Amino acid sequence: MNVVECNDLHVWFDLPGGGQVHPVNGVSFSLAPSERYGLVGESGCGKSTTILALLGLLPPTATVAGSVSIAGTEILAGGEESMRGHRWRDIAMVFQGAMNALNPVKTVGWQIAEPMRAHGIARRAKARERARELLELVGIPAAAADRYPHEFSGGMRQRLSIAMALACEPKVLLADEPTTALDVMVQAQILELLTWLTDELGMALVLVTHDLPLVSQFCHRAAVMYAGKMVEEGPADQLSWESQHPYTRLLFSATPDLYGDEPVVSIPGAPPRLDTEIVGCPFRPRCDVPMDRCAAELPLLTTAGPGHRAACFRTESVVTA
Ligand SMILES: Nc1ncnc2c1ncn2[C@@H]1O[C@H](COP(=O)(O)OP(=O)(O)OP(=O)(O)O)[C@@H](O)[C@H]1O
Repeated sequence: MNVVECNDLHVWFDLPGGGQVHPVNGVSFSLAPSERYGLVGESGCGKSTTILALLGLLPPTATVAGSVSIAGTEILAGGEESMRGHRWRDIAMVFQGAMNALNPVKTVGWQIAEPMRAHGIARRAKARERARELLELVGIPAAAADRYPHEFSGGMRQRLSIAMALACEPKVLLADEPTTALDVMVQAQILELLTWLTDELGMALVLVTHDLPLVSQFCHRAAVMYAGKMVEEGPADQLSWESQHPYTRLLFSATPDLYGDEPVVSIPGAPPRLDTEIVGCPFRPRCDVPMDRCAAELPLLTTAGPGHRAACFRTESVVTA
């Protein structure tokens, strides 16, 4: 059974001056146990809003619609009270700036133990003991449980926030740019840790990142978002070599490679505003191969190969030809 089923997720924010902004428009995906799933796309395309919606952590100006089930249990329908029972227990998150997720005036051991106490999983002594085990699990000596966040380096703090997220043994871990602020060696260590956790503990992982090469190497599957929609989804390594959507192809062309074999090409123009209705394909104004029908019709995600979907009329015509 899939551990996550997200169907037709929508998020919109009411704006203070009236009007709304719609950063997530009908996102659907599923995750198998142990699966590492990448979510990529330009700034502002709705990646973070999508995963914050899964965790019920959006501000009160947000409205969330759609369905999200974790191991067969719907988590959105019951509102905040029911979400509180699932957050950290079934679905947890590692944030980009680990320091923001840690309380500077509490010891790290206390902070790792807190979700276990809050969810009634373990009482004080047992929770403290488990916190020490979790520290060891993420590569930090158990004795560090009595220290405060400022006593740790950036990479260590990111490990601490992973230990916190693991406290209740969630089925799904969401990670928003978990390695962006870290040097390459520490980044590699954190990725190794996340690989081990997914492979060995069976947790599914959603990784939000701008780092496309990382997604190709680290994730099993990935989705590309544009203007609040998924425009392509498939095996992560195929997205770079066999892109089916012009946006995916251009996004990879805009990514420098280590050997400098290919020139870096930026995508002209900017993503559309999300506070006005978009008619037709949202990528059409920037597309290098637009078709007439793209101006009026919205291409839907359709099969572009085994386990591969793309929302482009060109793909549709090749597949159905
Ligand atoms: N609280 C909010 N109120 C109004 N609009 C918001 C709010 N939070 C996010 N948005 C809007 O939602 C859109 C998507 O933002 P989001 O942070 O999800 O994008 P992203 O793809 O994660 O970008 P980045 O890669 O820069 O983190 C943006 O246009 C942003 O302005």
